[in-house]
Amino acid sequence: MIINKEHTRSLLDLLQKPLSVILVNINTTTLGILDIILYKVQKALLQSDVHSKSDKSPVTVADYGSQVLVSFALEKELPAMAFSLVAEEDSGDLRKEEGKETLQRITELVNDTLASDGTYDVSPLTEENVLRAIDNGKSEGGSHGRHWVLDPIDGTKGFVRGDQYAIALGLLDEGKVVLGVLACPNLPLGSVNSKDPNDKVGCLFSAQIGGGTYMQSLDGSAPVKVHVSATENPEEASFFESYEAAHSSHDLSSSIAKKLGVKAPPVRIDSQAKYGALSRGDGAIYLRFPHKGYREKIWDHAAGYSVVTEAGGVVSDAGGNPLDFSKGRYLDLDTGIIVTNQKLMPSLLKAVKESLSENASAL
Ligand SMILES: Nc1ncnc2c1ncn2[C@@H]1O[C@H](COP(=O)(O)OS(=O)(=O)O)[C@@H](OP(=O)(O)O)[C@H]1O
Ligand SMILES: [Mg+2]
Ligand SMILES: [Mg+2]
Ligand SMILES: [Mg+2]
Repeated sequence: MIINKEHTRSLLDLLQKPLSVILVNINTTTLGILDIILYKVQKALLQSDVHSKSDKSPVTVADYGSQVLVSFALEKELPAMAFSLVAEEDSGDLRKEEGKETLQRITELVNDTLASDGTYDVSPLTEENVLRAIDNGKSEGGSHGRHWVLDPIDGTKGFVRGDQYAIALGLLDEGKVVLGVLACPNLPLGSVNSKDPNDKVGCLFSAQIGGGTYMQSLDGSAPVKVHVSATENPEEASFFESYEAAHSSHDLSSSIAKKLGVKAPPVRIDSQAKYGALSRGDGAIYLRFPHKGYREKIWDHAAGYSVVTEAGGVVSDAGGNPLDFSKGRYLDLDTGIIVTNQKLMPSLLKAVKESLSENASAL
């Protein structure tokens, strides 16, 4: 993405400024830089760039690099102001002896990206700067004040596979999501269902509370307002779910879809790109049922939640309760997350309730 210098004015007095100003700057500077680093890294990802975290999930130099750049950009854009960032990655493994090489590689990547982008005229970051930028993301969030919420790469498995992933940044204000920006570098601009390999890819979704949701191409087209599907007929409604069966029970979603009368097969894609695609009506339902014991993190949903609700969608847990982002780094949920439009939600909730009582062992 080419960064337009005119758009890079600083976010002075952020807290006094309307959210729309924050949104413009975060879109064009912060996520713009990221598009460059992630595109390059995904194309040239080495086996040695992918590591396993203590929960066995993958993390790559790009996840860390992305978190460093967003953290760095927020710090630059919010001068003289302590900002709170709740982000997925931490520096623990990079501070160990065996993390040394990875830290070097991240530092190189970040410095190359900052230099080639040119938005910030700074001397190269040291390894210590990089570790500190990652650790800025340690905030616990909560119900008071403002907290940025970042998933530097959501859908890391998709990223490594060469499929869908997203960079997801949200803003909480007094426990409510007020802003969401979702960059999906591999999502076709037309439709997720597009089979044409020549279709342009790279979508940026952005939403602010009360202001609707907009989509633009990652190379800078004018934003267009998007809406969720208005269908009232479940037979016409296709649904999204995780690509990875380990992340969401495909058996349960298939039983729910059958009960509802959904005819189309599931659309399985990684990451919050599902929320983005739903916000422009590519499908009408998103079903997510993690296996027992899994706790959802706020960075896996904050930006997507904002994008889809501002486009007219409704998000709830399986019991019909709204999501509560005010409880810290985790979401407290009654089994799973479901998303659809206002009209379909009552019948979807009914089908979910019935399927859960019939297939309790599916989770
Ligand atoms: N066991 C388990 N159950 C449920 N969810 C899990 C699980 N493990 C991981 N995750 C989280 O899923 C995030 C990826 O999003 P999706 O599940 O929507 O995508 S996909 O499974 O890759 O298709 C993924 O986000 P990233 O780690 O940012 O990629 C994880 O936070
Ligand atoms: Mg992860
Ligand atoms: Mg994630
Ligand atoms: Mg992630």
